[in-house]
Amino acid sequence: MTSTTACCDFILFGTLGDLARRKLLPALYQLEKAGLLHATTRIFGVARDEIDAHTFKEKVHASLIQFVGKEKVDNVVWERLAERLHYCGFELSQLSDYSILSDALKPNNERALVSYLATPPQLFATVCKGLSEQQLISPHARIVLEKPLGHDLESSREINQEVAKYFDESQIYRIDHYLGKETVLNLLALRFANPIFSDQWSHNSIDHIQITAAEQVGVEGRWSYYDDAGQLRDMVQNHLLQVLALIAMEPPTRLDAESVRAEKIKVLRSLRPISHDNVREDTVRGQYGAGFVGDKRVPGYLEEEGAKPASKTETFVAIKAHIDNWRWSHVPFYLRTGKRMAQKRTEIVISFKPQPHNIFHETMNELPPNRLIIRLQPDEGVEIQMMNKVPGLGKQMQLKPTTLDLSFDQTFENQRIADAYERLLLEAIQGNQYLFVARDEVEHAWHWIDGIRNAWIQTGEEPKSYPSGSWGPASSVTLIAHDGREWDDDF
Ligand SMILES: NC(=O)C1=CN([C@@H]2O[C@H](COP(=O)(O)OP(=O)(O)OC[C@H]3O[C@@H](n4cnc5c(N)ncnc54)[C@H](OP(=O)(O)O)[C@@H]3O)[C@@H](O)[C@H]2O)C=CC1
Ligand SMILES: O=C1O[C@H](COP(=O)(O)O)[C@@H](O)[C@H](O)[C@H]1O
Repeated sequence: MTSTTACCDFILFGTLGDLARRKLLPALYQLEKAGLLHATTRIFGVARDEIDAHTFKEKVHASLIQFVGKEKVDNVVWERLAERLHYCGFELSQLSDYSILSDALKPNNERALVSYLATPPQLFATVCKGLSEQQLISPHARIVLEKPLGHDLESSREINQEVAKYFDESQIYRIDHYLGKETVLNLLALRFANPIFSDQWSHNSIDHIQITAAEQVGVEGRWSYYDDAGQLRDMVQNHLLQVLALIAMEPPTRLDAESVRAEKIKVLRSLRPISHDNVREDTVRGQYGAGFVGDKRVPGYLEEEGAKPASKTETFVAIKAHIDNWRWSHVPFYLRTGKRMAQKRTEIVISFKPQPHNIFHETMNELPPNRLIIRLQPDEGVEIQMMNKVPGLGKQMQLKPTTLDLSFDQTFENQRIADAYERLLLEAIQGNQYLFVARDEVEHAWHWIDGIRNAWIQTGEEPKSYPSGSWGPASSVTLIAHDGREWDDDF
């Protein structure tokens, strides 16, 4: 077995919570399995329960069985991982209790310390202070922050300012799990390793771009968090804007944090503001009602467990966005995301401009445009829709739209697609920041999102109901149809 990462002590704050159990502990297991944890790396779980190390290990094992799969948890790998596990139970808001952690870490507190905060963000400042008072923040310490990083620009600034009192920006790793998805990373490969695309990637050749993140799930017992957030803050502010930034950015000089982030920030700064003047034409808010997802009957948002009867929170958003720069002049980006939609599907559709002149008009009035479809999930892959001649000896050329389909499953047979959190944990442990979000990115994104929210408030724009299992409110179809285009729902 080779250990390819630097040795560190990894502290998982909130180690018994939902995120840790479902995603982070399974990710650590997969890194162990792949031999990617340094032989001497230790993992410290922190939560409130006063349990001993043995009980903690039993709980971690139970989570792996539940979320990795019983038959997939290899005992040898588990034994190796269990050797690394330690537990510290204390109340995170009690600064004096951080000595428990410091005592447990000694005498190895000279090593890089990676602290992952899978806790409510209200605790971020206290955890930083607790670490600082115990002198656990050396220049090579890192801190990984989970979302949500605020609910608007002001609250996000407060969190960032608090954390910045203790950690330099180069030590702060803000998670957006979309940046860890293989297919999102493949966007970089597709754009910057293929001249066939890089040369066409602008208003000269592209007519418009669609980004869809459709989910079948509802709020899944997260009402109290979700009702304060809504789909605009929960999905657009972070994931959709990060994807948009990667699609739209100029080629970075290098594949490092400084270069990639600098280009993404330019895109986020160039987003045309949406205000009360254009919010009605350029956005749609929706809220799911009861309906069927597949053949399962599901309740409406207002009938979910814990729901407040008159909530006006949106569970669906469609936006027509513009990037006011040279490359993307007059190229609309249509964004759409919602819960309880017809399918789970995240994809990007790049629609190219039509040919300037149709020499096949005798057999085909209009040539459909080429489209590049990047399927982020499920069924990850890349598709190119293009015209071909139908084989045959007929007098006239018969053309047919055909698809060149590069499904990852088939192209990279037997290659396991790693979960986003595996990639992100690995990069944080290795000290690579390029897949994490810089403070300026978060703040520019919030600035744009706050503009939309304020415009909704000023115009009294309320969410329109849509049945669960559909593609959102009818007005989202109108939003794009108004420009003579349609959503790519042709799955
Ligand atoms: N769940 C998810 O899928 C996602 C969650 N997030 C974010 O990650 C964070 C954690 O979420 P989630 O795991 O769902 O939350 P949970 O409530 O399930 O877990 C929170 C964890 O933090 C610990 N904790 C909370 N308060 C204290 C405290 N005062 N002292 C010590 N430990 C404390 C809890 O310890 P104990 O068990 O002892 O109470 C628990 O281990 C949240 O900010 C959430 O928004 C982000 C993306 C997805
Ligand atoms: O961050 C979040 O993302 C999920 C969707 O993630 P995906 O990887 O399944 O596309 C979303 O359901 C959740 O509400 C949001 O907080």
